[in-house]
Amino acid sequence: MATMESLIVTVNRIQRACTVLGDHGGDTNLPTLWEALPSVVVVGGQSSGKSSVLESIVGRDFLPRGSGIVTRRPLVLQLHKAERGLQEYGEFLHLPKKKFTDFSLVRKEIQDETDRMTGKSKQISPVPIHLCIYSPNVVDLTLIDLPGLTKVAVEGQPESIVQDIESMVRSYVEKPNCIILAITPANQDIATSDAMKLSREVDPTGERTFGVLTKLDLMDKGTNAIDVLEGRAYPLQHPWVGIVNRSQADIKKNVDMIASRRKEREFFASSPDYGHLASKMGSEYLAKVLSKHLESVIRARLPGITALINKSIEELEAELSHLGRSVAVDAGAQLYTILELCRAFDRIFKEHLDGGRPGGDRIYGVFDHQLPAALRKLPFDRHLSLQNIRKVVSEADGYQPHLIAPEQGYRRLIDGALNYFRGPAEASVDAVHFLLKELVRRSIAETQELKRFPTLQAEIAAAASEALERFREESKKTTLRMVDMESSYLTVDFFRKLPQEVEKGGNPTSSSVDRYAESHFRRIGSNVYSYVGMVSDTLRNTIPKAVVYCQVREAKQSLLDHFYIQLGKKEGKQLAQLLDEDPALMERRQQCVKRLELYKSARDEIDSVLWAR
Ligand SMILES: Nc1nc2c(ncn2[C@@H]2O[C@H](COP(=O)(O)OP(=O)(O)OP(=O)(O)O)[C@@H](O)[C@H]2O)c(=O)[nH]1
Repeated sequence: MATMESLIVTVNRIQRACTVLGDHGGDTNLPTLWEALPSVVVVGGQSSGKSSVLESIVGRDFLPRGSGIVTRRPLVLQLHKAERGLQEYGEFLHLPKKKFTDFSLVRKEIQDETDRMTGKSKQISPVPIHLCIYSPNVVDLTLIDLPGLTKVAVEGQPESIVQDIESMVRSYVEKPNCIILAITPANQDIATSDAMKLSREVDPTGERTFGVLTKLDLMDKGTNAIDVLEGRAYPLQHPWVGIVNRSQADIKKNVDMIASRRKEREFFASSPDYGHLASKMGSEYLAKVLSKHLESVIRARLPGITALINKSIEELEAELSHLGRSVAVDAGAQLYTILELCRAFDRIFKEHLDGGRPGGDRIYGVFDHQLPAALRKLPFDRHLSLQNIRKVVSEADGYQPHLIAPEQGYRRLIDGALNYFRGPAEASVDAVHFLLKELVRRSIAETQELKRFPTLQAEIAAAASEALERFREESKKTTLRMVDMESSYLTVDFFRKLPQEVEKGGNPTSSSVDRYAESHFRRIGSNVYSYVGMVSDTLRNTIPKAVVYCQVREAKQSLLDHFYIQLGKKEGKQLAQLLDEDPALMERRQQCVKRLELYKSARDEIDSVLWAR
C-alpha cells in the first residue's frame, strides 16, 4: 500500500515536470497532464486573508506584501514534511539546488521572478512559479495561490487586469480535479464574498469546495459565525473551517508564525462561541484536512490519470512518427538524410513508371494512340497529288525528261514525304517528356517524408526537371536521326520488287501521251505512297524504342545523378539549408517531444508508486 505521503509526493513531482516541460494547461493543442492533476487552489478576494492562510499553513512569512495586485502569477506551493529537527528551507524550480533558509529572500525571489515574466508592466501571467518548502512544521500538501479577485485596477495596472484575473482563476477552479479553498473574511457579508460566488458557480453542489472563514477575531462584538461554521448558513459537502490569522498589528510587531498558531489555538479553545468546535478549527487543522482530502482525491483519480497518460503517449508517438525524426546537425548525417529522402522519392517515381502507381500507362498511350494517329494524319495525299508529282518529277528531270524511271523524281518525292515524319517524332518525345514531368511532380507530392522540407522538394523538382530536359534533347536527336537515316539510304529491295512499267504501244497522239503521262505519274505516286507507308510502319515501332531508351529508361536509372554529384560538393551549411523544415513543424515536433517526455516520466513516477505497494 502506498503511503499517504508518497501519492502526494508523486503528484508533486509530476506537477514539477509539467512546469519544466511547459505544460500549464491552456491553449496549445497538445494533451495536457497539468489539468488532470488534482490540486488545491486558493481563491479569495483582495485582503480576504489568503496570504495569511497560506503562511499560517506553512508556518512561515514568505509571501510578498504590498498594495495593489501583488500575486500576479500562480504560485504552486509544494509542502514536504521533513523530519523533526531538520532545517527548514525553500527551493524554487527555476533555481534548482539553491536552498533558501532565509524566508525573506524567498519573498524577494517570488517578487523578482514574477517581474521577470511579466516585466514591470504589472500584468499577470499564467506561467506558474514553483516553490517547494521542506519543513518539519508542514504536512505534505500542494496549494496553488492565485491573484486575488478584485473589482478595480490600481495605479499602473491595466484596466483589463480585473477581467484577466477572473479568467485565470476561473480556468483553474473550473477543472473537475480542482479542490477549491474559498477564503472569505468573517467580518464581511458572506453572500457578497468573491470566493463563494465563484465557487458556487463552478461547484454548485459544494463537493470540491472547502469554505474557510478568516478574521473571526474581527467580528463585531455580540455576533458570531456559528451558523456558517456549523454548515447551516452556507452548506458545503465539507465542513467549514474557521481561522484566526495575525492581525496587521501582529505583523508589525513581528509576531512569528509559530506563536501565531498558538494564539489561534488559544482563541478557539477559550472562545465561548467556538469552544465546542476547537478541534476542527485553525490553520493546522485545515492543512491536515486538505492533505488527507487531496490524498484521497489523488487515489481516486489515479486510474483515470494513468489511462490518460497512456492514451496521450500513444497519440503523441503517432503524431511524432508522422512528423518524422528531427533533423540531424552534422553534415554527414544531413547528407545521409537527404539521400534517404531522395531515394524515397525515387522509389515512388519508379512505382509510377513500372506500375503499382498510376501514370506509366499514359506513356504507352502516347505510343499506342497518339503516335499512330499523328502518322495517319500526315498530309501525304497532298504531297502525292498528281499535280505535285508531276511538278516534282519535271523539276527533277530538268531539260531532259527521264527515259525509263524518274530516279531523281522518286528521291525528291520520298525525301519530301519522309520529312513529314519529323513532326510526330518530336511530338512523341515532347508528350513523354510532359508525362514524366507530371510524374515527378506527383511523386514529390506523394513522398510523405519530403513534406517537411519545402526547400529540398523544390531542389529535387528543379534537378529532375533539368535532367528530363537533357533526356528530351537526347531523345529528340535520336528520333530525328532515325528519320534522317530513312532518307539517307532507301530500301533498294522495295524498288527492285516493283513490277516494271508495261510499254504502251500504238501511234502516240497528244491525248494518248497525256493519258500515258497521267497513269505513269499515278504509278509513281502509288509506289512512293507504299514506300512511305512501309517507313511509317517502321517508325511507328522504332520511335517508341528510342523514346523509352533515351527518356524513360534514363529517368528510371539516373534522374537524380547530377543532383547527387552536386550534393557531394555541398558544405554543411548548404546541406542544412536543404533541410530547413517548415518552422511551424519544427516547433510542433519540439512541443510533442517535450510533452511525450513529460508523460513518460509521469508514467514512471506512477509506476514506481504502484510497485512500492
Ligand atoms: N485580525 C486579523 N487580521 C487578519 C486576519 N487575516 C488577515 N488579516 C489581516 O488582513 C490583511 C490582509 O490579509 P492578507 O493575508 O494580506 O490578505 P490577502 O487576501 O492575501 O490580500 P491580498 O494579497 O492583498 O489580496 C492583513 O493586514 C492581515 O494581517 C485574521 O484572521 N485576523
